[in-house]
Amino acid sequence: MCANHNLSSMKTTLLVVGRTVEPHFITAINDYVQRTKRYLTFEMEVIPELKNTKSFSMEVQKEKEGELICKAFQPGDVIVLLDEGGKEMRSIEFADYMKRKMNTVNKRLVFVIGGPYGFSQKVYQAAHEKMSLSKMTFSHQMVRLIFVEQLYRAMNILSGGPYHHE
Ligand SMILES: C[S@@+](CC[C@H](N)C(=O)[O-])C[C@H]1O[C@@H](n2cnc3c(N)ncnc32)[C@H](O)[C@@H]1O
Repeated sequence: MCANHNLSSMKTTLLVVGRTVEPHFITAINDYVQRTKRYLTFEMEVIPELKNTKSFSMEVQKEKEGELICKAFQPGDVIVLLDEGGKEMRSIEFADYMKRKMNTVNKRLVFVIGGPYGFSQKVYQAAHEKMSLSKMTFSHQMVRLIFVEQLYRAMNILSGGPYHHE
């Protein structure tokens, strides 16, 4: 059990656009979400996907998704965009980052994954931080699994568990 868990009032949310559609991703994501909940108050919040997107340009879709993303934010949220252009961290550094956040964030720490075309300017303006998982681009569906695995890894590192090997 993570030593900080019971002392922190922080809630961690992963905000995503659209349901996860691939059954093999759903199973793996749910597994890591459940494992992470042993250490952290954590939930995945899904913004329903837009309908009839075929009639939208890429920019219009990004804008519309951006409106919905911003609507999901609450006062006091610390907003971290998952973005290729963000700060890269090693897993051990991400564990340390989560420890600092648990000690300083009273409300929600919200990680956000963009839709298929990324974030609108409005979302970038609302964000406090940007974090990259790699310089490579992942699909908006796959990046969910990569993030929840890294979050579980970070929490396991903090708890002194055996999951991570340097
Ligand atoms: C297919 S990508 C969008 C790519 C888009 N060209 C852009 O500039 O953001 C969909 C979403 O997945 C997430 N994502 C993809 N690759 C990522 C990476 N290497 N690090 C962090 N997040 C990533 C981001 O949230 C992004 O908005």
